[in-house]
Amino acid sequence: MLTSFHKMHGLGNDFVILDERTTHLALTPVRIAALAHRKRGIGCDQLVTLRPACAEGADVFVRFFNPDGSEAGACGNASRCVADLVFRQTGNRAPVLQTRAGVLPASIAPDGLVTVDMGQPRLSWQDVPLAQAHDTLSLPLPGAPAAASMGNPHATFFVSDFSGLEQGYALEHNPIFPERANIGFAKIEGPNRMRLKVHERGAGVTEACGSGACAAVVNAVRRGLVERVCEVELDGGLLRIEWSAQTNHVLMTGPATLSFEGTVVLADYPA
Ligand SMILES: N[C@H](CCC[C@H](N)C(=O)O)C(=O)O
Repeated sequence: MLTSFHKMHGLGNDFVILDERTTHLALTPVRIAALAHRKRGIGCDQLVTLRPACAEGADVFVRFFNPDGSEAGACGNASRCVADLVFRQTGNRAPVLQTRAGVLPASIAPDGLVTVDMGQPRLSWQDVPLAQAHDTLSLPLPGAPAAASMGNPHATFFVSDFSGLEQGYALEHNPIFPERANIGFAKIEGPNRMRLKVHERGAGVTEACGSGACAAVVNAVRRGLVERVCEVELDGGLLRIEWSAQTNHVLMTGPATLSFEGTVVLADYPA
């Protein structure tokens, strides 16, 4: 039996999107990892599933899975892609996504750029979560990170170069993060600009990380390093992040791209 999928990306952070709104798909962590495999599967940074929404006012319930099969509560780039997909399918320029991180209103501008309201950052160490109430790590690192969650855990290191990126895997698995963490390395380039690279939990270094960009701006504002509107330059391109002083919500704006549509026989993949 053929199952269709959409292959999309946000600044090179790429996704396989499977639609379960009409047909339940037999997805297990093993099968998700097999589908996400770059050589033996379709290949993606995250696999995304769509189900009927149950939250008031939401158009679709979206879940995000890393290539190791683990589930992520938030995924900014994939959220933009799903919003764009809903717009392509319905003509609705203001789709609302239900996710484990909350209900996220989105909007597609005439120029195609997608804005997602990623909600309020969670800033207590318990929200990340951290095993200890402070940010220090047991590894020799470029200073103590700042921790924030957008519905998924992020630790942001503020650096002058990206040599620390090679420690991303060890940091992701550092015991201070009992649920692991996405590890961001941010180089401040001005009051409204930063350069960011992210080692993503369960995925490794990606070309872009939307929730990581949100967390990095929130963490940088908290440390007085940037203003509340900040351009984040990732390997894959630019995101505009605004942490609203009025609403405390974080708005993320950037592109979403449909690469291709395809079909797959799920039963051909290990369950
Ligand atoms: N690429 C995603 C982040 C995936 C987060 C995932 N790696 C996790 O376990 O939290 C983004 O654009 O926000």
